Amino acid sequence: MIDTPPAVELHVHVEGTLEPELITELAARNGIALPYRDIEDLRARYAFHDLADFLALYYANMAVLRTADDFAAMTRAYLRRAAAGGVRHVELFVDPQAHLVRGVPLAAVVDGVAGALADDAPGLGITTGLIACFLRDRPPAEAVDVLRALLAADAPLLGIGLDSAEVGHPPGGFAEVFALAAEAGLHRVAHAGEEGPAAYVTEALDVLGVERIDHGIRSLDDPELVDRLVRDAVPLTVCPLSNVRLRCTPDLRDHPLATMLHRGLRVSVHSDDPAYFGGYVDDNHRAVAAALGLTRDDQARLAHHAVDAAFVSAERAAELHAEVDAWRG
Ligand SMILES: Nc1ncnc2[nH]cnc12
Ligand SMILES: [Zn+2]
Repeated sequence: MIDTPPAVELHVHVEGTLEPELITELAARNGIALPYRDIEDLRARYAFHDLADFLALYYANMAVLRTADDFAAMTRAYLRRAAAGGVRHVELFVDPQAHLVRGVPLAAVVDGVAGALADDAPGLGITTGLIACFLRDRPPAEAVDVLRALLAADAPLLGIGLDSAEVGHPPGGFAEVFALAAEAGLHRVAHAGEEGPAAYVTEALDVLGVERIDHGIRSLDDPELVDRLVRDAVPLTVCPLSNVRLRCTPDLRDHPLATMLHRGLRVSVHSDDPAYFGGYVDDNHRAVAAALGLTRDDQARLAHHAVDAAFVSAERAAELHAEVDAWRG
């Protein structure tokens, strides 16, 4: 049995799973000249000052993704690595606008990612869902247009999310696209309180009606918000290695996860952009358990929280809870 609990991965950006080796391979396949000497030179750039610094490289590296096959290759590679790390269910984020603005057709993105999920995940014993995230540093009207296009194309979506540069882009501006998603019966999540203030978490709940908050670590700055999140059992998908790499937290030993858990918040552990931040969900579990001295019971609680936060049937949730209990022993 592996040393981390069976995982429900609710916060992973598929483009953030693009490993340097695959970037190089896809660049060669598509005849794209990369501005790096080699993989080591690329890796040397993975020292980030903040979210904006990371996002610049994250978006630049997407240049190698051109065809549905490229998106499928990235997704398949992720699924294989996820399975090896004990992932049993994943709700995968994708950023359609990041590709549309480069002239890549929506169908290439959706067919590639969703096709690989449908073809490969069952054989690996992983259940999946796809969440299209909108970029909060682009116009809200564009998000509405893209969601309409996704709905018109019958894209197999579980839900929508909101990501990209947070500070200066409060969630409230995206009320229309979230209302449209609700009408279409889609689940709704949003990044909030990663670099931005606790007030953005409150706004995402009140104005967008989100069912989960991605990150949410800055919630601790507002005790009334914490009381509300505890009372309403609002899930917070926390990504510890990401927070350290993006300098939202100075050191893993200072990470607020343990405080959040012991305060009664429904926190769970995830990877965000594992190819960039030094690890997948199992690596995140292992690292926080060591740095924060978490017990096996604490780790099982985190894993149960992830199951509770997943958009799955009661039957699937029961199976996933049972797997966590079996791991805890
Ligand atoms: N950590 C992060 N925060 C906001 N947007 C993102 N897109 C990919 N990773 C992200
Ligand atoms: Zn994220």
